[in-house]
Amino acid sequence: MSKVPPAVAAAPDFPWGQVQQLNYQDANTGTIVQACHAMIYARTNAKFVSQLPCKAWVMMQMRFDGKLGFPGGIVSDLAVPDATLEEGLNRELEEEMALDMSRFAFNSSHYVVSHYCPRANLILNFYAQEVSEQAFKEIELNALKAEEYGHESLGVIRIPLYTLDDGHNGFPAFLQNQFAGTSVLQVVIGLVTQEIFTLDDLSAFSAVLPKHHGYKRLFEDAVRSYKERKSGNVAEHVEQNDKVANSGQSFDRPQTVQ
Ligand SMILES: O=c1[nH]cnc2c1ncn2[C@H]1C[C@H](O)[C@@H](COP(=O)(O)OP(=O)(O)O)O1
Repeated sequence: MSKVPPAVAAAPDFPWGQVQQLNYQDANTGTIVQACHAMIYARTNAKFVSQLPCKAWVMMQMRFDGKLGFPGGIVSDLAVPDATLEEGLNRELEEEMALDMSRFAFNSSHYVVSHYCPRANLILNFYAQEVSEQAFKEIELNALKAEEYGHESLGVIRIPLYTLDDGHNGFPAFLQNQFAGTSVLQVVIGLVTQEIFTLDDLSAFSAVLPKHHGYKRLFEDAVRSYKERKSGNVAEHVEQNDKVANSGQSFDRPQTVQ
């Protein structure tokens, strides 16, 4: 007798243990399918409900699949084989958010980190750009006019970067949503590398961050290599990058990665 499937399937665990960090060059020249996602943020002195400091407004979006993620998408476009990662990212941001490219185009100076996910045969590249408070509000409003609004993107959101008196509502509750791909890792990498949160600030949320050891290592490596790159003291991660760059992976469509 065949088993009746459950009406609601639980989300499979994200394979944090398999994910590897790549450097920009290897991510940019490989033959593996690439996705780029971007964190747009504004530092602010505004307070939530005139009381709680929020440090910054940070934009994410509700995706078509019910998960939270940063705007962006798959950028390895066989029709435009020589396009850079940033050209691909900008095209995605125009479609998803109607982002004004004359003012907010991303370039390599906004690059933060890349991760390779073997289960999906996909490289996930992450960028961050600071804008003014005024520009942030304009970008939010303009996103409603985007071609993909109501399709790929169901609307932009701000991350609640404060904790209410009960110690749970606010950022801790936000972290318990479901996130696409590596985006929950990118949230914390983005907050720390852009100096919105310190490591001490972040440690307050350890109970609600993913527990997998691979996740913690990826976070620490990303912050370290970002700081080394910004200070001009670039460490080589040759062994790890060569393994992926020479792995002969092909341009097959990636599998969906939860
Ligand atoms: O914000 C994100 N950060 C990291 N990985 C992400 C994020 N959003 C999605 N993903 C993963 C999961 C998906 O399998 C791939 C492709 O992303 P998506 O935005 O859905 O791309 P397309 O719309 O299909 O171009 O990346």
